[in-house]
Amino acid sequence: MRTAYSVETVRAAERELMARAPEGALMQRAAAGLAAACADVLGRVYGSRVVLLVGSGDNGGDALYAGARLARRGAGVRAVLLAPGRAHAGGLAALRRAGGSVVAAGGAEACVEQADLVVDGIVGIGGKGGLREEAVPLAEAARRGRGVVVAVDLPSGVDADTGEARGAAVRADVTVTFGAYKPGLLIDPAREYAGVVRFVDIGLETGGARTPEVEALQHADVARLLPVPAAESDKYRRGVVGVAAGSARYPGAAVLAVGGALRGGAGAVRYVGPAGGAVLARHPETLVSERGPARAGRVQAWVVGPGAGDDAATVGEVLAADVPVLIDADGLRLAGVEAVRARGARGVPTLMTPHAGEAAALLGVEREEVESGRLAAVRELAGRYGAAVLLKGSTTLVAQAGGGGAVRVNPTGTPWLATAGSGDVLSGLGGSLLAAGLSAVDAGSAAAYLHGLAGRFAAEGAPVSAEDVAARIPEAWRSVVRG
Ligand SMILES: NC(=O)C1=CN([C@@H]2O[C@H](COP(=O)(O)OP(=O)(O)OC[C@H]3O[C@@H](n4cnc5c(N)ncnc54)[C@H](O)[C@@H]3O)[C@@H](O)[C@H]2O)[C@@H](O)CC1
Ligand SMILES: Nc1ncnc2c1ncn2[C@@H]1O[C@H](COP(=O)(O)OP(=O)(O)O)[C@@H](O)[C@H]1O
Ligand SMILES: [K+]
Repeated sequence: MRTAYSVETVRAAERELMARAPEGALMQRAAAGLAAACADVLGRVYGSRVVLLVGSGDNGGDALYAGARLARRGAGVRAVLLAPGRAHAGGLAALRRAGGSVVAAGGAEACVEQADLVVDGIVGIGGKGGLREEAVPLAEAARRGRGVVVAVDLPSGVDADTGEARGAAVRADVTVTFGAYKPGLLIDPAREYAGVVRFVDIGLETGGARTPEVEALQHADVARLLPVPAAESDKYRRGVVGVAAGSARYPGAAVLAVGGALRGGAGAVRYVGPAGGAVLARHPETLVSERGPARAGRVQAWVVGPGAGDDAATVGEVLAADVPVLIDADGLRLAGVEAVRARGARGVPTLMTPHAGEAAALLGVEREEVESGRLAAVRELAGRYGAAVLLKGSTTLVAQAGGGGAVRVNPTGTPWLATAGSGDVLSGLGGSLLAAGLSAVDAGSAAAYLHGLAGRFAAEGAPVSAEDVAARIPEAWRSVVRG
């Protein structure tokens, strides 16, 4: 599991460590890791041109000490001080001793443009809001320039805790982060500014009683969650997933949701709705019922909503069932808050899977607000509905019912998944994992993980259809369980 901690938690861990470590040791560890990463990026340190963008805090101090290390190895290192009177004194002295210099006012932008390496030490976890005015032209010069941009701890201007990028921010090729991942390094839009993230261990202890803000499953975590049939299993013991989806207008959504469900570990898929003919033509193994969800026969979980149009009665019947339910697409609009909350109160899990537009409609805000503040949006929805929520998109997030605790962020996936119907495949897959006995958060995050991998396998740099994604789920599953 990869975990990311809030600034408050990182600060608390730092205080604890600083009380035990010798004065300045943490910054030296950070600077050593940063300098090593810069040397890797440069390939040849000797003779390279390095520019440090230095703010007024310890983030700038890290940059200065790392710059001193590079200067000792023969790099030409120059520092641009954004707040000349307040730059880290020890770091600046070290840089000067090593032969580095400060860029005179006026020449900074040209210097940044011509550098082989630009180190962004403007601001770290102490940052508030986007870049300040005086730093914006430097960030732009770094972007225009030919050099590689390495951000110290996090790209300056992004929000470490939320992944928001409300103002101007530095676009890094590499971010070297210290002690713990910060949520902003894993969640878009900030994640995009970070480039490749390298972790430097400075001895912080973030485990134990400290709850991560965000966590990302890795292959081994997903492998532990996925159901494996035992020798004694039969199709009913493996779980039956019911899919109530599709309409005369959108039969394809039913076909795709069933396609996802068939590959998700349940022993059987029961389909209810007006698209039975289309479903059977494509997936003859489906158990198709002519009756509504309440009389369709036993299932261990339901998927409701993809392509469902305005069929509120079906959604209502499914929500009344005392088995886990995954609500997607039209179902989200048709499911009342009270009906969903009542399920939580009965102790029956619900997983809602909106994309940003659907989440915005449920929250009564603009889509852009959800996309720019994904973590807050997913927590808010999970709180309002008392249900687990999986917010789809460029970084899919899964919050547990109520919205508290660690939010899961999905590390797999590809923008090629933004294709019509791929969400229907995800809902079927997630429902199947619910039927197989996973909790709502585990089912959602394992489904997103497999779906993202399947999308990557299917795409390999070319457009894909939702059916292609469904067809590659078994390969994704195998790759996860084989490690
Ligand atoms: N505390 C520790 O033990 C360690 C801290 N380290 C470094 O220290 C950093 C945190 O240092 P600080 O707490 O001094 O904070 P920062 O260096 O992140 O920033 C604080 C300074 O930046 C200014 N500032 C705030 N928002 C700004 C904005 N949007 N644009 C421009 N300037 C802005 C503030 O006025 C303040 O002077 C970490 O990110 C990390 O790089 C590392 O050296 C590892 C050890
Ligand atoms: N930019 C993106 N990067 C990665 N994945 C994306 C991106 N945009 C969408 N996706 C994924 O593609 C799928 C699309 O689902 P959805 O929006 O419900 O489409 P549909 O309703 O057409 O099936 C989701 O799994 C979502 O997470
Ligand atoms: K920075």
